[in-house]
Amino acid sequence: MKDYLRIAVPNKGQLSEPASAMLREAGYRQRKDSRDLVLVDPDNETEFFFLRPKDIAVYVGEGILQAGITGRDMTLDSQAPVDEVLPLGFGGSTFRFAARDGASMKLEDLRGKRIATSFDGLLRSYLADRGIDARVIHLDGAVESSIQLGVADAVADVVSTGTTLRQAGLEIFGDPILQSEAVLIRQRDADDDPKIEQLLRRLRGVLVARDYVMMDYDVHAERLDDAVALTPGMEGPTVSPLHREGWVAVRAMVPRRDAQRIMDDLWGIGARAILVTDIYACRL
Ligand SMILES: Nc1ncnc2c1ncn2[C@@H]1O[C@H](COP(=O)(O)OP(=O)(O)OP(=O)(O)O)[C@@H](O)[C@H]1O
Ligand SMILES: O=P(O)(O)OC[C@H]1O[C@H](OP(=O)(O)OP(=O)(O)O)[C@H](O)[C@@H]1O
Ligand SMILES: [Mg+2]
Repeated sequence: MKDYLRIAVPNKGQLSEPASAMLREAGYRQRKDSRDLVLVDPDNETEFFFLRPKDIAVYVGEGILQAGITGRDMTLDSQAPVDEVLPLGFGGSTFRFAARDGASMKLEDLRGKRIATSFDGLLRSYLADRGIDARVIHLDGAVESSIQLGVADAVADVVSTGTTLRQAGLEIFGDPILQSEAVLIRQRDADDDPKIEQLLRRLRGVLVARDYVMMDYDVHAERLDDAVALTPGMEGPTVSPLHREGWVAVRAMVPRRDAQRIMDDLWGIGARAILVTDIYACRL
């Protein structure tokens, strides 16, 4: 496909569904069959390649594909020459040390010990930065079993709810090694590309549509300054005259998570007919 934009998307795992959902929301076609390896979206002149999340930074770093969605942890682990261009707000996790419950380990105690992980690159660079010499044991998955089985003294693993570690009788120690989430990556120092800029505008639009709602209300003109302080909007709210003398209608975007509190506060200053609606899509 000549001049088509080529994008990598996780083919399975925690990021696969939410990544495709976000692209769909941004107006791109996505696969219907989870076994499909490639999907062509001719309307948007874009091809999507469904790849293992851990491999995505490699393809993008080599310049084979122009952008990809994967985890920040996987991107850093690969040490591929890529830049994170947009955090995507899903697939959040932390990367942490854990040891046998009750061991009360500290970072310094790792000197000379065996640490099992699937993220060797990430772990090695963290230890090197802190001058800690330890043996890194590479495992492909189910890292939490390694201590019980006697292969390692500690683990460095992805933690979301912490249930996996707890059920394996392990306890987290030390500061988080990394806060991760799904990110859009590009090859480091890649040239500007209008198609990528369009993809970024669309994805930013999805993030805003998810995080913000539109709020409309009527308020007495005398209280307008107080109302605007509560709903400053992006570049100032839209204020229109109302037929009812002395009143104005106000429209502004507000963070979704604050919507109920703002409605209470607006009510408190006498605003009425307060309506909240979803934003379907946007370009700011
Ligand atoms: N609860 C979670 N468990 C695991 N990874 C999570 C979780 N939440 C977010 N993530 C993130 O999802 C990304 C992909 O991890 P995932 O475990 O899906 O890949 P994988 O291990 O290669 O695939 P699989 O487990 O299917 O073999 C990582 O960046 C990780 O940080
Ligand atoms: O803190 P929690 O909510 O329990 O989630 C974290 C666990 O989920 C992931 O495992 P996954 O199911 O991807 O299996 P894997 O170890 O084979 O990758 C990750 O590797 C942790 O083990
Ligand atoms: Mg996994």
